[in-house]
Amino acid sequence: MSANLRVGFIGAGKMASALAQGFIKGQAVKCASHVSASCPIADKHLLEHMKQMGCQTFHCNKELMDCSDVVILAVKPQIMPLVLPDIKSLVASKLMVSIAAGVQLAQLQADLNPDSKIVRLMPNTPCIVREGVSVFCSGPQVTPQDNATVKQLFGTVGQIDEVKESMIDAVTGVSGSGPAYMYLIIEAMADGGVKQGLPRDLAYKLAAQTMVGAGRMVLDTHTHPAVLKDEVCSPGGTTITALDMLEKSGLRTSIMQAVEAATKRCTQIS
Ligand SMILES: NC(=O)C1=CN([C@@H]2O[C@H](COP(=O)(O)OP(=O)(O)OC[C@H]3O[C@@H](n4cnc5c(N)ncnc54)[C@H](O)[C@@H]3O)[C@@H](O)[C@H]2O)C=CC1
Ligand SMILES: O=C(O)[C@@H]1CCC=N1
Repeated sequence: MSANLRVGFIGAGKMASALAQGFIKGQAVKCASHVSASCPIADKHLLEHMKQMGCQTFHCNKELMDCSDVVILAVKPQIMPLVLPDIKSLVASKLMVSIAAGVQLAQLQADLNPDSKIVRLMPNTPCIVREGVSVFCSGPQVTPQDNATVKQLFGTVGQIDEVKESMIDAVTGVSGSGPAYMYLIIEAMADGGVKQGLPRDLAYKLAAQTMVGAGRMVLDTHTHPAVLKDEVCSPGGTTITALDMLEKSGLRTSIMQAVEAATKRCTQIS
């Protein structure tokens, strides 16, 4: 990856801002001014935040293209057909990375040029704290060197894997949307703690760090989650009593169905 790599975001919303912050903190770019973002004037408040971070900002997507080597398409999927025709003539030497849920490589390639270099990538918002996880697949014009650039760039904000495009909708259902499921569980655990008399701050800290710790155990010990779960359950103890309640309320099925619903929605978008 070039030391002078310039990254531009078309769209300056939640995911663009998360990635921009992660790239700057992770020194994926030489300085904040090597990151730029564009969005319509009606959303100029979103660019203020980018400006405060030291990024360049534009209301014209074409101007942003001029000062970017890697261009990240970070608009809503429904907006993509409005944005692509406008920048089509400028993509020649750029590496285009779409993070839009459900928008397929073939569609992007058709709306840009058959010879443009396009990557479809699915990140998640924890990229902001460099604990994200992303997957990507590349179009036919993308070179091994471009793939290496994508891996290095997104590797500074978390884990990154190359996958077949057919997997990306399901990945969206697991890790793209997944942080929201986890926040719901953290909130519910903390509410449970507050109901039992804990101060709210402490309850959030306990719930969130328990989730971080459990995730780290799965990743670092390579132990099956069921084995790790068994290690917490003392016979006749508190945990097995709680798990009995979670099984009766159908937590596993609910979560599986949530992933399925998100995956189906992603497929519908495409
Ligand atoms: N929010 C998330 O957790 C994740 C989002 N994504 C994908 O990232 C993309 C953006 O999502 P969010 O950041 O959540 O949305 P958002 O609504 O926060 O941001 C969208 C941005 O697009 C801008 N925009 C609208 N029309 C435009 C135009 N013609 N030219 C340039 N910019 C324009 C808006 O001003 C806004 O800054 C979506 O395609 C979504 O599927 C992917 C993974 C996770
Ligand atoms: O909710 C959405 O559609 C986007 C894609 C993955 C996370 N947020």
